[in-house]
Amino acid sequence: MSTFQTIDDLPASSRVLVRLDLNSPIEDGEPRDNRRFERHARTVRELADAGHRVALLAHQGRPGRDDFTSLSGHAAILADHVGREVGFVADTYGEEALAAIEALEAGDVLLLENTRMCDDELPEASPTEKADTEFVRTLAPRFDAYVNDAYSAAHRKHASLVGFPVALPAYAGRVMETEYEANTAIARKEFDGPVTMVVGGTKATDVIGVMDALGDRVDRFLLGGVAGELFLRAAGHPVGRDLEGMDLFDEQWEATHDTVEAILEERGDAIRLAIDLAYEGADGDRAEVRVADLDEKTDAYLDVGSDTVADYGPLIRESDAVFVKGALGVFEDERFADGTVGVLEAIAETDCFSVVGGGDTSRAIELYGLDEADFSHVSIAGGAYIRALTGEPLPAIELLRRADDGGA
Ligand SMILES: Nc1ncnc2c1ncn2[C@@H]1O[C@H](COP(=O)(O)OP(=O)(O)O)[C@@H](O)[C@H]1O
Ligand SMILES: O=C(OP(=O)(O)O)[C@H](O)COP(=O)(O)O
Repeated sequence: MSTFQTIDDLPASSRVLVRLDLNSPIEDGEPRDNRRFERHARTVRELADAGHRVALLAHQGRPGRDDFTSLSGHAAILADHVGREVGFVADTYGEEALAAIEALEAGDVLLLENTRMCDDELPEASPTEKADTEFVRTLAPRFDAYVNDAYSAAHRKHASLVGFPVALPAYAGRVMETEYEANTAIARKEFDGPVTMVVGGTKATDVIGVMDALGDRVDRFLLGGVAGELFLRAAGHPVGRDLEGMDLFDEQWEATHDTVEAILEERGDAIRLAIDLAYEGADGDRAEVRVADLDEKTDAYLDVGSDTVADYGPLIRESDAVFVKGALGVFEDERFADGTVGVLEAIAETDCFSVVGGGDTSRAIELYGLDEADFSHVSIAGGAYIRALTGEPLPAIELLRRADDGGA
């Protein structure tokens, strides 16, 4: 028997509230298409084809950041993938939203506004507290069932993820089922040879928070991105300067530096740091500097350097398994893609077991013409998949489990 009730178990003609994760890269204020849309489209299409009335919840970005936008642009991209009209209302649980929900006919699909625009969505709290918010108390009675398809956000205790499954009968969507099965199987897999994790990206706090717990599974970590610069800073190098308008370093440094220092002290031999870094030179071209030559914090670094790529390549090639969490640089800009693409190419050339995770990071595969088939699993989850690798439960998933499931 399946771990969850799935959308196959929904009563006919249900009014369903579905949580997706459409959190996407934003360029010039607009969302970019990515595999989150394509994968969630399957769940939405199946629900609409079955004649349910479908309202969708999703978030975009974090308040205060540039990527915190309305979901109006997301509806059109999703509609293309679903092959059906997807309505949008710029409201989540106010009168406009409730009227649009009320007007849904069988097979209709409606996307509600960014959940993080509601005060009740964040911050994290227990499922019962979140179920008791105005957001959940207002919307839940309008629906017969809640479907969670947002595996990649299941590590967050937000109202739309943990409140609704307390208030309504809860079901897993297709992405939730497949990601859960894949990542649970991966977490249990045993490897004979070295297991390597490539750690980068901007969400350093998420990954540093689980590195200790990953210690039994991962033999060595190859660092880059913002996470890598926090490690370099803890090792005494003057790095970690934000690009204008970004606030990636100071808060994350405050939150993680004790942990990073402890990891370097206790597991330093398992940590490989960049030996050179890339930045935008005065002429606008890519320039590189050796970390050992840095004596003051003058530049924002946007990629690991070419010697670092050359250093990481052989370590990947001799690995039995490689897990990628986060990009080694700002690969969306071709000048700073060498680290991320170099690592992905090294993985693709070997027959090691490999997982590439993260909504942003996994985009590098198609942007640089790599073949998804050369990786064992490409997850649309980043933080959630590495948390699953530690064997720790994901709060939103625990609430979907059947009562008679033995905790598989
Ligand atoms: N040094 C850096 N400075 C700023 N951004 C970076 C840096 N290195 C990597 N990135 C960005 O990290 C993003 C991916 O990180 P993150 O959001 O943590 O991962 P994901 O969404 O894939 O889980 C990429 O979009 C890339 O541009
Ligand atoms: O994109 C996400 O996570 P990821 O970057 O770890 O893949 C999820 O939508 C969670 O978003 P959050 O990290 O702002 O809570």
